[in-house]
Amino acid sequence: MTGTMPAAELLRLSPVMPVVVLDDAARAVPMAEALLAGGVRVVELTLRTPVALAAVERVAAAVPDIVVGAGTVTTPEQARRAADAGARFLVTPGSTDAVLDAADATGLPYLPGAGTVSEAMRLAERGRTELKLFPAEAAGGIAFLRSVAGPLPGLRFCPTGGITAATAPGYLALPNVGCVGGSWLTPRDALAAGDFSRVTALAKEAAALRP
Ligand SMILES: O=C[C@H](O)COP(=O)(O)O
Ligand SMILES: CC(=O)C(=O)O
Repeated sequence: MTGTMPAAELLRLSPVMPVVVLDDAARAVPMAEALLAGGVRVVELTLRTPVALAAVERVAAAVPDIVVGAGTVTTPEQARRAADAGARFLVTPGSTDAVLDAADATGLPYLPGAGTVSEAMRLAERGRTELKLFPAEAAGGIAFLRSVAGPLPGLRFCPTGGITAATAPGYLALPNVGCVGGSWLTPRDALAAGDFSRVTALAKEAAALRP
């Protein structure tokens, strides 16, 4: 799978977008293969650790069948470097003009973060209709998304932050939710222990979540 895709397509790749914090770049490729083996075709590697960009580069080169993106993009420089590393999409937890301008300049699809109605409206003014709702549970969760579906019918969300395997189906049943993001598919202890069969098992459950 190569080439860019519209942001709307990103939301259709998997009911759950795995949000990954990696401490060791050597775990990146087996982790991505484990997700794919479970039927999950997308992964967001967060730029929260020093190895994150190297991990993006490895997955982009070695596991082309998974769509690898960079998350926690909070500076223009990170947007540029993620694109250079081979990220196929970007995710930002919140949205500043500088980060959005840099994300636009990469030409990559991206999910800009919004946590309020006004932030979502500002992003819509920039032509962004696929958004990350972050931090989803703290920002109002399912009740928030239900409330904004009426006034902002053109927006679709990937809520992330505090969502679990148990609460994901309730989000996925909403008309304005394309997928949810979550870290539970790639537990940090499983990655550290090299327990990739656990990642595959969690990915299988997640891939089956679409109602
Ligand atoms: O910062 C939080 C991540 O984006 C999602 O993590 P979580 O699924 O553990 O809330
Ligand atoms: C919240 C999220 O997914 C991010 O840090 O980009």
